[in-house]
Amino acid sequence: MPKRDDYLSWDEYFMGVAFLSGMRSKDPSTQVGACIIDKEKKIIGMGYNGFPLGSSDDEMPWGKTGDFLDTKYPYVVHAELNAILNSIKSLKESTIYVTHFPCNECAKAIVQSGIKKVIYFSDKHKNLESTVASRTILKNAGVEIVNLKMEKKKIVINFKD
Ligand SMILES: Nc1ccn([C@H]2C[C@H](O)[C@@H](COP(=O)(O)O)O2)c(=O)n1
Ligand SMILES: [Zn+2]
Repeated sequence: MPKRDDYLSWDEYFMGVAFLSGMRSKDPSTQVGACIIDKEKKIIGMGYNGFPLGSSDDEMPWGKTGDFLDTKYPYVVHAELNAILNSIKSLKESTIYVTHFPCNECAKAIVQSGIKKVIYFSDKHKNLESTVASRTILKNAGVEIVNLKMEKKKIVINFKD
């Protein structure tokens, strides 16, 4: 019998893991996930956007407008930073799969941690100045940037059978 031919490619697999991780996010507007792999294609870090330890998902604000201190922005830890902080070994020469293009703050952490390749899916925030700065930071450090185009339109997980 021949092998299956509809199995996930490595890119689909790791981006799928990043999306699955993002599904843990409590952010009602934007769920971001990240998955870091080493050169041997082993997962060494995962994360999603959420409040820091000790800050309650139910008590802290998830809003986007109004007084800065009453929005999520000063408090939320981005998916990429969480994946870096959750990593189980050195990130030198590693690759990060991320559902959304990293912001400038995450770009700094990506560069400083030794990640050499960023594979992203969505450029939702591409017009933000922080995204423009992020591209500069990553390019200056020689980090490869790839916009992943998924051939599969969806990945289905069926818990029924
Ligand atoms: N690369 C990114 C970009 C954004 N985030 C997080 C930060 C917020 O929780 C949310 C963005 O909120 P929006 O302004 O779209 O309502 O996504 C991230 O973790 N990583
Ligand atoms: Zn960020």
